[in-house]
Amino acid sequence: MWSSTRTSVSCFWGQGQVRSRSSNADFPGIKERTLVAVKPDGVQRRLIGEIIKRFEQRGFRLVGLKMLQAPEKLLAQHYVSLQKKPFYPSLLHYMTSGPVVAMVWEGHNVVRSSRMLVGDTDPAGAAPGTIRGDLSVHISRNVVHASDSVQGAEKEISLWFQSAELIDWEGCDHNNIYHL
Ligand SMILES: Nc1nc2c(ncn2[C@@H]2O[C@H](COP(=O)(O)OP(=O)(O)OP(=O)(O)O)[C@@H](O)[C@H]2O)c(=O)[nH]1
Ligand SMILES: Nc1ncnc2c1ncn2[C@@H]1O[C@H](COP(=O)(O)OP(=O)(O)O)[C@@H](O)[C@H]1O
Ligand SMILES: [Mg+2]
Repeated sequence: MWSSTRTSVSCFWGQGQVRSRSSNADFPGIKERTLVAVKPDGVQRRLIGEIIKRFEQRGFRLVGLKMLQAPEKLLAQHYVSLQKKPFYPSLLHYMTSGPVVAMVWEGHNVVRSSRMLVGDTDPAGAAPGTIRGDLSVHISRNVVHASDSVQGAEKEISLWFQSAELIDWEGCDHNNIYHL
């Protein structure tokens, strides 16, 4: 029951049906999107479901998902701001050590909220209750990535996903009570 458009995949079975009482004008950030990736250590430790669960439970919508062995060229663009860091070679080695699960999540203030869900870059400083604070111990194996700004998220999403790979949930809002 999916229809493809030129720029995205859209769900049509909700169109014309009852819409949630809030419009996008009420919640300007409702369509904000962010890139989250389960890193190779997270995949190997069977944490994909746990990480997805936390974003789902918070009330964000999944608009894109894929598992891939990330090409070094993609990672070089993704981590361009870290190229001069001493740990950069080991970061690329880590990120290419196995498959990653890349996701795009959507919702109100999703970029900021995701960073809160994920926790501090260094798991030693990540609060209990956060993904890194609960599931990791070392900065070089911190299980998950989340974009750190709206602008950065837009750039990262376009690096990792074609627009046709992303779902347009417009018209399906009746399906969920959380999506503010
Ligand atoms: N080994 C090592 N890895 C680091 C260090 N600093 C950062 N990293 C790794 O590089 C990643 C990217 O660093 P940042 O972008 O500054 O951290 P982040 O934004 O919390 O992490 P991402 O969500 O992966 O971008 C981190 O998540 C770590 O995996 C470091 O000092 N040593
Ligand atoms: N000092 C460090 N030592 C090892 N790895 C690091 C270090 N700083 C960052 N990294 C790695 O680089 C990734 C990206 O860094 P950054 O974007 O600064 O943090 P975050 O992942 O929290 O957004 C981190 O998640 C981590 O995997
Ligand atoms: Mg980062």
